[in-house]
Amino acid sequence: MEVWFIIVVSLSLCFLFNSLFSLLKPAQKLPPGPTTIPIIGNLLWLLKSFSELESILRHLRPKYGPIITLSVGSRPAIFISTHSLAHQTLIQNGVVFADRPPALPVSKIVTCNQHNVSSSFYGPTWRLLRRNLTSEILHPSRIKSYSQARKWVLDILISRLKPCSKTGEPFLVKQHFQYSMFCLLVLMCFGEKLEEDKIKQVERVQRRVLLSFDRFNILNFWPSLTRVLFYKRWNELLKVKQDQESVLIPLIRARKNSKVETRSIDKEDYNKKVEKEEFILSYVDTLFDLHLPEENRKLIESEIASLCSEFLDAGTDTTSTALQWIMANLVKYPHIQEKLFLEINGVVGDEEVVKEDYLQKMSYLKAVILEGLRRHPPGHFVLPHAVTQDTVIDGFVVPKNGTVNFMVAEMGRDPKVWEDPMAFKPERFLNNGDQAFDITGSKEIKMMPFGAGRRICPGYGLAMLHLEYFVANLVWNFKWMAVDGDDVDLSEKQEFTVVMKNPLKAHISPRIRSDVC
Ligand code: HEM
Repeated sequence: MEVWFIIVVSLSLCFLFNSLFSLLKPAQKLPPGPTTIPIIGNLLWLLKSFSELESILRHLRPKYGPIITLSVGSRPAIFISTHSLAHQTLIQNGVVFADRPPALPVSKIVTCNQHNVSSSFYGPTWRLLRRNLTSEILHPSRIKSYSQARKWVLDILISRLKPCSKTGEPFLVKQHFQYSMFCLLVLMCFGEKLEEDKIKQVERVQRRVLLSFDRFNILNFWPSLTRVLFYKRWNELLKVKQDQESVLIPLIRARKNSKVETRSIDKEDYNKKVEKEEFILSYVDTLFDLHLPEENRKLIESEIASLCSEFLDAGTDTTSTALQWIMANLVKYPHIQEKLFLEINGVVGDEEVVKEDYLQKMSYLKAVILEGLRRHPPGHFVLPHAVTQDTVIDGFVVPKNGTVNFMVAEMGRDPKVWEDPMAFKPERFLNNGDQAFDITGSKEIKMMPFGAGRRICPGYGLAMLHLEYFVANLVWNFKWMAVDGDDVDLSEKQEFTVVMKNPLKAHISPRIRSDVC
């Protein structure tokens, strides 16, 4: 009883101060939106998941237009649902819209006080961390140097699927895709081909953090209060973080030691090792010597762990989700799968593997991947943005204390831009003449599965390569078929990404390539 009394009194005081404060401020015309009952309404919005918000916003759009404000928690949350406004903000006013809001308490713990690329404010720390990732790991020449790693993972994936193709039994594809992407990203992150049980351990702790965000959401509201009311859940959050570090930090230490050893061999031997691919430059190697400009210090271990965790999550869940959606459509529409197979056959001939060099000759493959990302973007929203200063867009003020959110799935399915938008038609990406589709949206945004502007996903080139390489090899090796009597269900469910509500079940048979006419 006493606790509830404290809550009511504190909430009322907060509301009172807020109202007084807004009376003192000059009038601002925020983008329109539904009126909210103060405090209770703000709290209720805060408890809604992104997928609930998405369907509410879809219904509000005819009434309020393409830019809407909801009073979520203590900040106005602005939602943008059209391509032209996305371009106007993220590209034309790119610098102003490149900031991130202050992290909510749970994210603050997970990201070590916003010391990673995706959560850090637009400033020197973000610039350092992002430049390190893009120039050291995601640069095209470095990406090329990981081709042996991709082949290693492809062999793992194919060897896991071969028994299923022999029995012809239907199986769930999801865990095979997820595990394969983990093998690859763990190798790129720590530079070692770890044993299966070690990789699975990393996968387990990472997925636990990802999937528990919803459960910990309530802790974001008034931490000093929820620390008392939900102390067990706070402890659970700290334990999840601790378990994650207890798996990642030993890998970081082991790598640090082996890096010291490698460095101590003479330069010629070192170069030979790199040439023979006995030594792979890994993401963690690039973090040990980074110097934070604002704090004038190196990264501490838990910050390195948080950056590794971000790298693993960003590169595994998104890509394996996209892979599953694309394969689901190839199972659902066998004529598209056959057209793709014929394209691959025309390039690869009788070789066993679709090598990376062949991918650029396959325009239909690229169209299939783009159509998958348009129709089923793994994230229906980009990460929340913030503006560096109050800004006027479309006649409305976007305030510095707000968040700005972009409705990615709505844009990819907008009938004004895409004909028959809910259909899966890769051909729509083939009609551009010689011009490749610009996924970065720099001239015009038609869809933005990787975001756009300064905060665009730095991994989009790597992600496209992973999707093209694995889809091509999966279709080249096996014929993918729906389970008898089952229609592939494309319903969605929000997890960390938007996944298949009923995960894809398929059966596969080995390709008999001599059948190709
Ligand atoms: C299909 C795969 C992927 C999709 C759909 C995807 C999508 C996205 C989206 C929508 C954002 C937010 C952009 C914004 O806030 O405006 C993002 C950010 C980010 N992604 Fe990806 N991503 C993918 C793969 C990857 C990969 C492979 C990596 C690296 C290994 C990566 C690393 C990052 C990072 C570090 C950020 C934060 C960027 C920043 O705030 O500056 N992503 N991604």
